[in-house]
Amino acid sequence: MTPAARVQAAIEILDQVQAGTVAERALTNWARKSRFAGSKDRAAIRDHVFDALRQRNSAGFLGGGSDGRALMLGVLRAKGETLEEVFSGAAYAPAALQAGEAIAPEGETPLDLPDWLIDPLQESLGAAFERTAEGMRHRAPIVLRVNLAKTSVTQAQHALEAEGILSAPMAMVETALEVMEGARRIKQSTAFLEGLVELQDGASQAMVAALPLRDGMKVLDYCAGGGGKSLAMAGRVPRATYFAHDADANRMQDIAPRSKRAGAKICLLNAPVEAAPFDLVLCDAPCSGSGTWRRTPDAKWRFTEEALRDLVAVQAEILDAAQALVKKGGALCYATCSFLRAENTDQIAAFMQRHPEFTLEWQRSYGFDDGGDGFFGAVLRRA
Ligand SMILES: C[S@@+](CC[C@H](N)C(=O)[O-])C[C@H]1O[C@@H](n2cnc3c(N)ncnc32)[C@H](O)[C@@H]1O
Repeated sequence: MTPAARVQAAIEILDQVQAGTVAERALTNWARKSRFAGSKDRAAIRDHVFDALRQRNSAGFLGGGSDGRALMLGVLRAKGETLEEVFSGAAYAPAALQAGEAIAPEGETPLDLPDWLIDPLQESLGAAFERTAEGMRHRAPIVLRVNLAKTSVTQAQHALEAEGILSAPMAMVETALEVMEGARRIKQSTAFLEGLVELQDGASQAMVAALPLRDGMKVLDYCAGGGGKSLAMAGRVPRATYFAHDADANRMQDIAPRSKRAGAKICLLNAPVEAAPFDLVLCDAPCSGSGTWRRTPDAKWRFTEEALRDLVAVQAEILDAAQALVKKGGALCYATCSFLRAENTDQIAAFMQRHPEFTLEWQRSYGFDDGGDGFFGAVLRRA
């Protein structure tokens, strides 16, 4: 496909997203009916679509509208591209530029955030608000976690390099490698298939590295999902016993194949109370995901105040249920991939009011300045 044809494909996909289709689904639908497109075309189209969604407000402003065409015009205008070359009207290219489209609009470019979220994010992020809002407009790094239970960071880097995947250690945590080249080969690589590395953002890894984990502990991952945190814990401290639970057991389907690759043992539990008490219970709670909106930018625009209120209530319920599983002297850990105070420090403060038998050991927010996604972690100790 020509560069202009890729832009035209992105325009069509963005029209679907603007009509309410989730971005991943719209991309899959397009790929199914466009067998002529190769993997490089699909990757380039995906990048266009995600760039436009990350920058939906500013791109719409710069492109003079809110449909796919206006968004792509705005994205390319912001990049300083020669619009006439793309919007040429040639075969498979977008229709030729109209007179009104050729002139850049004047005025202040809006922030790429839903209006209602600006105040809560400003209050939550303080001085880091502007940098974070800007960061959300750009792609996130692709990060691997080295499984120290199987290999060293240097060996993992060599194994990846032998398969054309170049990486660099990240300062935020010793296990994190940022992928600089060859990201599309990761899932087929021997290093990945043999469990030397997993895909996981650096902030999640840093939070796990700070948990009070020790050999011999009995550990419960209470909101385990696909097991990312259980696997990270087992990679760090293999000689503990790991249990995983999720309200939706289907979400734990990947844990068996992933733990097999990693050489970890994780026991799935439907009713964690039957194996309680635990030395450490981690609640990696369902959240807004605002710290990861660089990766799922359409979620940023779908998120509502009502959804935030509902999530905060669910998180409190999860903490209340999980605390009962922590043994005397044990640790309750809480994490979100959110920047929002309501889901993080406010949630912990409210929990401590309800449960004075817990003391706060630490709580910490991770931001883009640290090198990874937005994330929050807290550790509370039962008296
Ligand atoms: C942020 S995700 C977990 C991601 C996972 N820890 C990982 O690292 O891959 C939150 C998970 O909490 C689960 N969940 C939601 N409500 C829950 C509840 N009341 N009890 C336990 N798990 C719950 C969801 O099904 C979802 O899988």
